[in-house]
Amino acid sequence: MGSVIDGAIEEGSLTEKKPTVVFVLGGPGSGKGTQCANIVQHFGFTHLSAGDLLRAEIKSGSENGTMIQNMIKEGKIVPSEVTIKLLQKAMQESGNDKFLIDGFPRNEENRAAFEAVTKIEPKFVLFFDCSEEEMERRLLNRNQGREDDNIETIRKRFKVFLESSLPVIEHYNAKGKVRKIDAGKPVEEVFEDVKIIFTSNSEKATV
Ligand SMILES: Nc1ncnc2c1ncn2[C@@H]1O[C@H](COP(=O)(O)OP(=O)(O)OP(=O)(O)O)[C@@H](O)[C@H]1O
Ligand SMILES: Nc1ccn([C@@H]2O[C@H](COP(=O)(O)O)[C@@H](O)[C@H]2O)c(=O)n1
Ligand SMILES: [Mg+2]
Repeated sequence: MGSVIDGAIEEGSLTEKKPTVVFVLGGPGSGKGTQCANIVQHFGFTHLSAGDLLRAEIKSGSENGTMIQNMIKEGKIVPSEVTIKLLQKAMQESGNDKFLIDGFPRNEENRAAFEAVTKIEPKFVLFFDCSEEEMERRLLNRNQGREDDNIETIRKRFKVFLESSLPVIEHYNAKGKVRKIDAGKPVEEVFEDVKIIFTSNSEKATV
């Protein structure tokens, strides 16, 4: 698997299967992380949250730490090069070949760079659709000590989602890859809908 994730095909590995990737997208607080935890338990995927990887990078004392911290505080999107390197490393270290990539790609730059570097196309894109009002309520009640769970940053994150992330969802929708979920319902009900998609993902859903 290593050779494919690196974006290079080593001699003798031409028949090697590319990893299965599902992108998990949706606005801040739509429940991506919550549902990914359920999917991992039922369907054997490895969950990679781009946001979690970036937060771990800050904690590790990396030279990019201050830049990442400032971007997260402002709700801005970290340059793709940084995030993709973290994702590639986590994929290689996981030993799995099925990944839920949560919160990525967040903009067109993320999307194009990931495709160019890894040559991986997502199997499908899970899109958690939720109202801003509900997402705001959830984020303000999350209580996980996240620096970006304050009303000023939340508003910035909503704007970035509308302006930069929704076009990525539209890109995949045009390719018939988006599986849209009503994420405004209680956690268990959302997961019932998620299960249907993972059990039979041949259904085509549109935004
Ligand atoms: N369906 C739901 N109904 C009510 N609360 C929910 C639901 N799903 C998640 N939550 C709660 O909302 C908060 C945000 O959920 P979660 O962290 O999964 O969202 P997220 O999409 O990963 O957000 P972010 O993009 O900020 O990482 C958490 O406190 C979680 O427990
Ligand atoms: N592809 C990404 C994903 C996230 N970020 C930054 O992290 C913040 C938190 O992300 P969550 O998915 O945990 O909500 C996000 O607001 C961005 O600042 C990023 O830059 N690129
Ligand atoms: Mg999350």
